[in-house]
Amino acid sequence: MLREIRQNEKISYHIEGPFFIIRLVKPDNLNALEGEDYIYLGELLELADKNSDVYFTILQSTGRFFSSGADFKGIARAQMDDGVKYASETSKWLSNFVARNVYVTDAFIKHSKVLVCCLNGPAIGLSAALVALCDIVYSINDKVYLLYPFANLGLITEGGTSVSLPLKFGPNATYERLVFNKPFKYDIMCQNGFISKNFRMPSSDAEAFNEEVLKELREKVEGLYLPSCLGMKKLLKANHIDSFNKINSLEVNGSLQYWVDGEPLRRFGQLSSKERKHRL
Ligand SMILES: CC/C=C/CC(=O)SCCNC(=O)CCNC(=O)[C@H](O)C(C)(C)COP(=O)(O)OP(=O)(O)OC[C@H]1O[C@@H](n2cnc3c(N)ncnc32)[C@H](O)[C@@H]1OP(=O)(O)O
Repeated sequence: MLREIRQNEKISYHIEGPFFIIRLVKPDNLNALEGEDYIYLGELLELADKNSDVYFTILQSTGRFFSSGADFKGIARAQMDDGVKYASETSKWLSNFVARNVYVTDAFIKHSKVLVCCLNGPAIGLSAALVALCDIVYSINDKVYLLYPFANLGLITEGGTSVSLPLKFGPNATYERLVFNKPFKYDIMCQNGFISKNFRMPSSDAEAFNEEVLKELREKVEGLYLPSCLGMKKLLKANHIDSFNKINSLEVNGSLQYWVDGEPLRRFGQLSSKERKHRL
């Protein structure tokens, strides 16, 4: 018996045949997500995992961005939250960063269903890290990019990116982009087979793009023995699962000191007041 799950105003989900469809529905802030939203994403993945009728978990979004990553307003709120008394800065960031981050990353790493991402636009930060943990990625057009602005925000790699990015794009291409805070643009995503298909649709047509991907997927799965798909995912994942599990712990514990020292908070504040921008 599947348990009930709470609703979230930024993320919706529904089940259609073998597809568990998760959609980010807050386009006005470019689908930025707060800590609780990332936890909700993890909970939805668990729900999909437990449903034996589901074989594919599909991530969709709305508007011009897939997701602009961690919500800087939410991060500022976590800092100012006088209602909660933490014993120390370490205790505060264990709660506000480490626990949430490790949980959602783990939910993606261990997910047993085939993870499909419909990239309707750019993805940034932790959200982009989750995109890199997907098994299949389709793009709306060639304007999509992934940005991991850790060096600009006083952070280090997270969401498994220390493993996923070198694995999918090669170590040197990853160093160049992470160290100098440059995006992974469409060309490198294509060269490395990261994007399976470019649907060549206008950026304003996210809804039509999502529907078109679903239409193709319905056709593609016709006649397949779907347990074979999951059996193969399990084997393909077996190659890297130990590295992902290890890095998830190393990344969050490494990042903790940066949060405690305060540089990310200062830089997120500058982002929020538009004193700081990412170079794209
Ligand atoms: C848990 C800790 C983990 C951290 C890991 C991360 O996820 S790090 C990544 C954090 N995200 C970012 O650094 C992206 C910040 N956003 C931007 O740099 C820019 O908005 C953009 C994505 C480059 C897009 O720029 P553009 O000029 O096209 O749009 P606007 O800047 O005008 O944005 C439109 C509105 O959306 C709001 N918004 C965008 N991103 C965020 C965000 N991350 N958090 C909160 N709000 C965001 C922006 O403020 C605009 O809203 P207005 O009300 O219209 O001002």
